[in-house]
Amino acid sequence: MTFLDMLRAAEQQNGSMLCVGLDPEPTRFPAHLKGDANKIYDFCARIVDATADLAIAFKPQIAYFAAHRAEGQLERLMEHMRRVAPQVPIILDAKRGDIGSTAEQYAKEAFDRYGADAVTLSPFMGFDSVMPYLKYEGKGAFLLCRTSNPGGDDLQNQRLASVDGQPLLYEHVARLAQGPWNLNGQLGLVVGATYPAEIERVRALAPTLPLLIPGVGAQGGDAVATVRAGWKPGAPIVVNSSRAILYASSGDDFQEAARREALRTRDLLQAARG
Ligand SMILES: O=C(O)c1cc(=O)[nH]c(=O)n1[C@@H]1O[C@H](COP(=O)(O)O)[C@@H](O)[C@H]1O
Repeated sequence: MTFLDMLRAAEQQNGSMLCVGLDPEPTRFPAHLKGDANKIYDFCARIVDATADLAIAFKPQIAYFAAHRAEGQLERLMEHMRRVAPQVPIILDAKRGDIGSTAEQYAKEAFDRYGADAVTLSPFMGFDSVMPYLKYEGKGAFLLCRTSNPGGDDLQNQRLASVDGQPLLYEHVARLAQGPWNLNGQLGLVVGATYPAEIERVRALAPTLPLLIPGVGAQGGDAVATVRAGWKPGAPIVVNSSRAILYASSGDDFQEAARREALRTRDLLQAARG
């Protein structure tokens, strides 16, 4: 089964375009876990249990684990997600990008060590930095294209005078990912929910690629505008929310509150399909 097939199946089964982001920050945990980096697994596993039937994907952000020397807890969490939600693909958010020989190690880490179904990558170093990930049959790779942060403008909105039609850099990335770089149909693109007009532009340039769209919830992106701009039958959108779900309550009811917020966001996204 390809990564795209997995996404389509999870979208159907859970009736969802919502990706639950796993960005565990111990200082924001509920009182009985608060400040304890040894409880990262416990916290995340409870969030997974509460949202397993509501998500098109889970997206653990590797820095939140590595910063606390909690890679072992991430490995356990990957196994837990496989066990309780085998239908939900896992995107390891690592935003890697390096020369080919080093990229081979990063790919091994994402797909062999952690067993992720897809990974996020920076395309800045070019195609040879992306290629090692494409050797893993059935796995996916999302290239940063038009990111959700204001500083995304600094490079992504620069015009490329040397390329036909003088596109903006992010438009060029979208064209490459839809076309010559997408050797086996494994690529997708990351576009911020904070920029719906750019989502629409990326969708026009990359009509068949899955789009990972972070920025609803804590970053204030417009969920309805996101769906209207990016959703097309057959080309999934994976709309990520992390903090708004994880920290919906700081009390002992954090699991129920996370579920309520995930359900609310899932339903809002589904309704916007019209
Ligand atoms: O690749 C990403 O996931 C990503 C790309 C982007 O443009 N913006 C962005 O916020 N992200 C990630 O998406 C998550 C957003 O988290 P919340 O703002 O808490 O929903 C974080 O893990 C970010 O690292």
